[in-house]
Amino acid sequence: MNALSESNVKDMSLAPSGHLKIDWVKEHMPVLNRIRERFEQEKPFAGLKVSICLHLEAKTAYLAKVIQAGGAEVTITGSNPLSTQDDVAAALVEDGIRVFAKYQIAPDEYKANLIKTLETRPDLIIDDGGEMVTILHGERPDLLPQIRGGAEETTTGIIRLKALEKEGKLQLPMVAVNDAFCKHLFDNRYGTGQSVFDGINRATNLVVAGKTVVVVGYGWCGKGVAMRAKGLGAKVIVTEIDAIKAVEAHMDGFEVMPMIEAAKHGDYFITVTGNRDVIRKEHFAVMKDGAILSNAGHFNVEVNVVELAEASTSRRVVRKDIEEYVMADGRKLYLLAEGRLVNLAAGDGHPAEIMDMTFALQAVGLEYVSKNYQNIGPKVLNVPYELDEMVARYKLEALGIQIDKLTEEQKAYLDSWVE
Ligand SMILES: NC(=O)c1ccc[n+]([C@@H]2O[C@H](COP(=O)([O-])OP(=O)(O)OC[C@H]3O[C@@H](n4cnc5c(N)ncnc54)[C@H](O)[C@@H]3O)[C@@H](O)[C@H]2O)c1
Ligand SMILES: N[C@@H](CCSC[C@H]1O[C@@H](n2cnc3c(=O)[nH]cnc32)[C@H](O)[C@@H]1O)C(=O)O
Repeated sequence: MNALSESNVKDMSLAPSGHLKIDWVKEHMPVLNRIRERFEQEKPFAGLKVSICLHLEAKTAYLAKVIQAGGAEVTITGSNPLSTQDDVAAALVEDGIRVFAKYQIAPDEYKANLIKTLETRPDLIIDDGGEMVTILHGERPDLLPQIRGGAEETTTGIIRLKALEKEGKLQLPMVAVNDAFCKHLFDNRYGTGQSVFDGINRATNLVVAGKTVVVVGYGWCGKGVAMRAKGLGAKVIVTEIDAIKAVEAHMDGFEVMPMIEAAKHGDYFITVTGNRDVIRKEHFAVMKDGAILSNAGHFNVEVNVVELAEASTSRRVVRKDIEEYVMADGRKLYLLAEGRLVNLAAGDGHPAEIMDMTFALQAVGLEYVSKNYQNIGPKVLNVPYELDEMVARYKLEALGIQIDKLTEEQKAYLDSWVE
């Protein structure tokens, strides 16, 4: 493979800055480093091709290099048109990885890149949000047969895989990385909690303390975002459609109300539902002048951007990643990063120490599917608990934290129904 002639990136002269970014995150990903060392010895992916669709930034680039160190020929594309970092993409090409990704590309080119990544005829895939799986099970089933299986990164992707499985149409074993404890407990909660404010604060350069933040959806991501909003000094309102999650938000100390009420109070809105139209025209109609709208859930459909445009009389970009929409009554509403994932489009995504665990799970999950695909068959499977626990153990070791062990008496006590 000739990565340079076969890739499609913005500008190869950006590579030095990309290498620096990758080197920085590598220093903060001890669990993945440990897996890389084993992969270098054992070469679990020798002779195999791996296609990856993930947010193409430095941590993802390092995962791609770890898979390559395991013997694979790696091809990568981005999982969002605004999250690709062109310098990182160029650095990967220099490292011998085929890359089809550019920052801020049109939807057609974005999709063409996904298809090119699959046309390399991979044996294994790493997907984010079911982007590649949708193409494979829709318009390009011809590319399916040689694929052993893969791993899926996020909540929404797993919902889609399970829908395919339920209809009896899923053709591949896919590991649900998001459902591993060491993924959603840390990545969705602490990762999203921190990186959402990284993105919002970089984009706006405005204060959060004293403002009202409306968190839409109190799942794993919503809990993290609400927690960090409170820590920054905001008054936090949560909206939900699930009664249990709503009670949880209430007990955690947040105000809970329907969106039509919350819409009147919010200075910042952050959607993290994985659903569509959770903020729409009736909500825009009652928002305060200057309200800031952002999304950190899957896809740019959580805030109904089409209805926002229809309700406005004019719009313009007022700052990088901020679009101002002027409403008919003169109020101004501000949309961050086109309603796409604000933490990745306006920030650098989750912290390296968090993606360390997520991507360690991706690496060992992919290895597991590669070795066992014939016995697994087409289905959505969990990361085996031993691998999940191993990632936690490696993380504790890297942090220098020790924990207790059960004594024999304690084991017997916990196993018994008599005592
Ligand atoms: N930005 C990131 O880096 C990042 C990280 C992880 C996950 N995600 C994405 O974020 C989304 C949420 O992930 P999660 O793990 O928190 O999922 P989750 O299922 O734990 O939580 C989603 C919550 O949204 C609620 N909800 C659904 N429709 C709603 C509505 N109309 N109004 C209010 N609440 C509603 C659900 O009841 C649920 O509690 C997914 O699309 C996921 O793929 C993004
Ligand atoms: N294609 C979708 C992707 C949703 S991504 C959500 C996933 O991004 C992942 N993520 C968050 N930060 C980073 C990062 O910095 N690098 C790579 N992936 C990240 C995170 O694990 C989460 O499950 C879209 O554009 O809307």
